[in-house]
Amino acid sequence: MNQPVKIAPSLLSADFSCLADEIGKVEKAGADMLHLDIMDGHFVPNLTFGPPVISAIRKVTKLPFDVHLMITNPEDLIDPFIKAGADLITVHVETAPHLNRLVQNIKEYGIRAGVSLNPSTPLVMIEELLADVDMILLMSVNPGFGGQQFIPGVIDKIARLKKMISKLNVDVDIEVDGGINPNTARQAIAAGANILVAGSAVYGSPDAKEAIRLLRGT
Ligand SMILES: O=C(CO)[C@H](O)[C@H](O)COP(=O)(O)O
Ligand SMILES: [Fe+2]
Repeated sequence: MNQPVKIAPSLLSADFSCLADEIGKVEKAGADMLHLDIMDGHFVPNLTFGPPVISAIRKVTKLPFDVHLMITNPEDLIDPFIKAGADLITVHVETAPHLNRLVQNIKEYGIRAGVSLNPSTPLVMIEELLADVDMILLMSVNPGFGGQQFIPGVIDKIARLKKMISKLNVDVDIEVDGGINPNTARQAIAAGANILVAGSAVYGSPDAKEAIRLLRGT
């Protein structure tokens, strides 16, 4: 049987002047986790926030924190992000030459570890890691900004990743991030994704609960 689809609203599209309210809104609306986009102005051409903000919002919600690190040298900052309250940390394959060590290091803290691929990065880059990671995050936009258009070729990439995971018979989540709306969500789920990140589709809607329901396709 297929696993239920989880929805992870991205705080990137929230109103930063009232984060506690914005988080409460999606928690009440049935979000499964909160996606936190960490950008450093080097790996991606944008800057967001870091561990102090995560520590502060950790106090206002019980939602698991899904931390998406879009930063160079992620190995230098694992410890502060975990101390701030991350429940899952995802690093980009493009930023980490010693990915196996980094994934082990994250898991030694007792939290889950994910690895992300940019749209143009081939799946072969994570083939040797599938038995060791908890989640693969496929970017369906070029990372750096919310509100971009879903790249259609990623649907086939999701299906190919799903096949690789089934063949190995391992328990690995497939998260898709970028340009998710009810239409792209339906295609991503059909291809094998089980976690969907949605920034604009949830925070841009006047009814977060209805937006999440539409993304789940229920
Ligand atoms: O990682 C990201 C961008 O790099 C964001 O999570 C993503 O873009 C979500 O925003 P939207 O749903 O509006 O596309
Ligand atoms: Fe993200």
